[in-house]
Amino acid sequence: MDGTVDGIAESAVDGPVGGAAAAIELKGVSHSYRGRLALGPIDLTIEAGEFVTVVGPSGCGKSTLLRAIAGFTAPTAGGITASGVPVDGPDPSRGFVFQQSRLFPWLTVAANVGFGLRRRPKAERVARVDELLALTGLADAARLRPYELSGGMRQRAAIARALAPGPRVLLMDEPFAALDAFTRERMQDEVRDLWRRTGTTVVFITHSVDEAVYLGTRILALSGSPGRVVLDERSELPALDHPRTDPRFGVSRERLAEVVRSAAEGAGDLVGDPGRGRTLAAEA
Ligand SMILES: Nc1ncnc2c1ncn2[C@@H]1O[C@H](COP(=O)(O)OP(=O)(O)OP(=O)(O)O)[C@@H](O)[C@H]1O
Repeated sequence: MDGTVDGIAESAVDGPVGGAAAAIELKGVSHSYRGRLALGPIDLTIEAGEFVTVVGPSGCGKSTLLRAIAGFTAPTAGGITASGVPVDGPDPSRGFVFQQSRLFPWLTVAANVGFGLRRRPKAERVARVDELLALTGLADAARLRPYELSGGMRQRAAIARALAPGPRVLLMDEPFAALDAFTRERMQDEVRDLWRRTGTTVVFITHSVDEAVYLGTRILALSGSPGRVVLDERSELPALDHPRTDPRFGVSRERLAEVVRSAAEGAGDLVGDPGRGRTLAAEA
């Protein structure tokens, strides 16, 4: 394991205050746009190192949830803490990856990846960028501009850029939705591998039940608008070498698909004790 990976793992695991504080904690969080409730209330505790996937019907508030955790938007009610510290605006300890890579078109891949490090000493920045490019398989693309990259390479560069400052939490908003099926599967493998190597806490929004089951050590399903947690389940599948061929994969996928279907039809009543990662009675 090289220094970069160790570097991320250290920053991902060592909180600055209160070592036992949850990576992310939401208490009574809800959000309204122009007086209309779009999300919540949500109570949720995410522990360091979890890979949380979030699915739910279109418009239920998934992006609103992620943007609130990032600090891009302040929830209209409730509070969010990250490693015990109140979230009050964006912070490099929380990296964000969008559906579109949003790379700066005039910068090279290396400059994009190093953008968040521009105040660090040059030697440190260059070393860090080199390591991130190697980690994401982009070493040969360092001098290219975004328009010269494939869609998968662009998302890899966006992930490298988000990881560069050593975030404790990586927030991913449907990062692979615009990719073709083959590239998407490869990217899922790559992000799963990255997560296993770095230990970074990940919150990953997706429309794909398959993707949620493949990647999530913890799977959340939200109800239709306003989105509330209707399923909160831990999974051991991502720790397996070949989750897709494990019989439990198909079972989990079918069950989650059913929960999401019911949620979309408005039957997503709260069951059990969402927010703490228990296996809920959705299938009971
Ligand atoms: N800036 C905004 N101003 C007003 N309404 C908004 C704004 N952003 C989102 N909304 C509304 O809030 C609701 C939730 O939106 P959000 O994008 O969080 O849902 P989502 O689950 O991520 O949707 P999708 O799955 O389609 O991407 C939707 O009804 C949307 O129209």
